Amino acid sequence: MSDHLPPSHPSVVAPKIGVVLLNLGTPDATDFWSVRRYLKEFLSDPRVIETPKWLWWPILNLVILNFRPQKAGHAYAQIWDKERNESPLRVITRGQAEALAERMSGDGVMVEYAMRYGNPSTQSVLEKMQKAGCQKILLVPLYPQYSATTTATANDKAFDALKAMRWQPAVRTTPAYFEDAKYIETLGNSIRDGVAALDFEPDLVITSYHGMPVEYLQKGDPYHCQCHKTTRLVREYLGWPKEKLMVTFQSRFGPTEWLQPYTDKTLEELPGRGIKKVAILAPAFSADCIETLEEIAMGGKETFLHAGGEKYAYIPCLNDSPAGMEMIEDMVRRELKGWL
Ligand SMILES: C=CC1=C(C)c2cc3[nH]c(cc4nc(cc5[nH]c(cc1n2)c(C)c5CCC(=O)O)C(CCC(=O)O)=C4C)c(C)c3C=C
Ligand SMILES: [Fe+2]
Ligand SMILES: [Fe+2]
Repeated sequence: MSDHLPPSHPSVVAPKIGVVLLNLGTPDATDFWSVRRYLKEFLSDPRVIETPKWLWWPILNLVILNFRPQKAGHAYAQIWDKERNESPLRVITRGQAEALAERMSGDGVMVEYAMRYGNPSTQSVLEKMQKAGCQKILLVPLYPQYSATTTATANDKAFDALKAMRWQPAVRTTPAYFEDAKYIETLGNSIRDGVAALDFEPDLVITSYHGMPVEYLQKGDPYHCQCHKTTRLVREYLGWPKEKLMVTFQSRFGPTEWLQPYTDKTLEELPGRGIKKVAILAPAFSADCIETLEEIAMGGKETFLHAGGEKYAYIPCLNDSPAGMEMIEDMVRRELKGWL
């Protein structure tokens, strides 16, 4: 330390640039209390549930949190990564952060991942980065299509953490990448290669997006339009006819109307319309998770075959595949321009 500094002066760290991959979050274990803790944090977020607090509090605490953790815990147990004893969402998101760190190792950038709900918490990760000397931080919500229920709340959580910092880093957020040429190309290639690897020719390929209440669309959330645009651009990239690639919405929650057509109802109806062979993928998810592995790959297959379907295949998310990581690296480098 130089001689003009008082003895009590805090240590000075060399300035760095940080990149944080933000994802939704997942329980730490599949038992009732671990799943309950996660669901309580998730479903108490007013960006996700817009029902007034006085009405929602008793529904959540007296009904949902008494029953849903057991059902969801059972579903998580079916897809759990037993080798690492972790949820696939966390294993894959960490894999993405490690792969990006490796790709950017020559640039002196610190790469971490954080969750909106659960661990590692956004606050703990931002504090760690600030202490490590990150004076400039890029937040990367890993949601291709923007929604207040995902992108906005991930950023909110980060800004909440920054609020408490005396020495606050400069911060940028990456925009949604639903129409980014590299994303469309990467998604299109994964569909083309996924279909080519099947032992059947699908009559239809379904792009199944996570749903949301219709009311959120009516209030101005652009998610619905961005999902449709992603599918249209991918179809154009592949040069496929309109009938070959369909949009549906999955993971309905609660009694209100959600975006339609619903994935499960569609899978029930298709065989009756002569569509007996389908491939399905979930482009709103950057990493496979309970909603893709348990609901779509497993549950969707059961629904479709039970309704008279003959062949069903799930095409995985881009995850930490080399092509998926190249796309994320491209986006991060573009958004770091002027800093790197
Ligand atoms: C209650 C409303 C919900 C809205 C709106 C919503 C939007 C939304 N979610 C994702 C991505 C993910 N959701 C995941 C799980 C999950 N989602 C909800 C509810 C809403 N999501 C619940 C209750 C759950 C928990 C599981 C369950 O009990 O069914 C996950 C996976 C987490 C994991 O641990 O694997 C992701 C990812 C998007 C993109 C989205 C956008 C509209
Ligand atoms: Fe969700
Ligand atoms: Fe729309």
